[in-house]
Amino acid sequence: MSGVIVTDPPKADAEDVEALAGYGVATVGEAMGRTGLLGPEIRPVQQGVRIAGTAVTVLSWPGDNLMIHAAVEQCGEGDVLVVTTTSPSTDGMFGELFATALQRRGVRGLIINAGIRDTRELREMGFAAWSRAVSAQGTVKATGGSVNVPVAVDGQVIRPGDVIIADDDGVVVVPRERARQTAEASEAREAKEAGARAAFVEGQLGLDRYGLREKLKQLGVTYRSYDEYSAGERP
Ligand SMILES: O=C([O-])CC(=O)C(=O)O
Ligand SMILES: [Mg+2]
Repeated sequence: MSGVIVTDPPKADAEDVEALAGYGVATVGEAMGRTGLLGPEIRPVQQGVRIAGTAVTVLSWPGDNLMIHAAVEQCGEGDVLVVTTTSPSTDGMFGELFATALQRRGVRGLIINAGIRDTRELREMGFAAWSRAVSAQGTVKATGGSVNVPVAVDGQVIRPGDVIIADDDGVVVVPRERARQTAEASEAREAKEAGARAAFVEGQLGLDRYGLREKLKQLGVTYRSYDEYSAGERP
């Protein structure tokens, strides 16, 4: 397989990335109209960590990590490495040696749509990673591929320079042109949730806060006492 290594792609503004870093994946996904989320099979190796950074993308042959080596050179401060394969793979393409090289370059973490290994070491060294699988199965360095081209993971297109946010809930991608507006929408979403939280602490119900009693009525959902229901008075 031939390929291309694209150097110096445009990236989201660092200021916008920092603004997005203040919000969790669920908030950002909601702020984007429930788009941009990678699937739930991509899980964090660690717990309690959130990262935000700009994507450096890798399209690799399955079972082959040659292009990850090529990508390390393209990575710098504030980046997140995003790796996917041309067909599904769970092989352990990435481990603590790669993480050591990336940490040295200021990379914030890894998203890999394949397998990862050395997970204990990754946690110990504080390198944040999300993967589809954990597997000790090693890989070769034999086949071409591409770095910094658009890739698709779980139906989401990720372009180099897009913003990746990842936490315990999963991973979301924000197109670089939408970074600022998404940060603003995330702030509005958090303010709305803060209002709801304060009301719930006071005992208000979602049914009343969101006008859902009317909704239930419209849907034909009725109330019955236990006795009525047991006696067979079913709607
Ligand atoms: O070397 C590899 O092929 C992957 C790995 O385990 C590491 O990066 O430590
Ligand atoms: Mg290793």
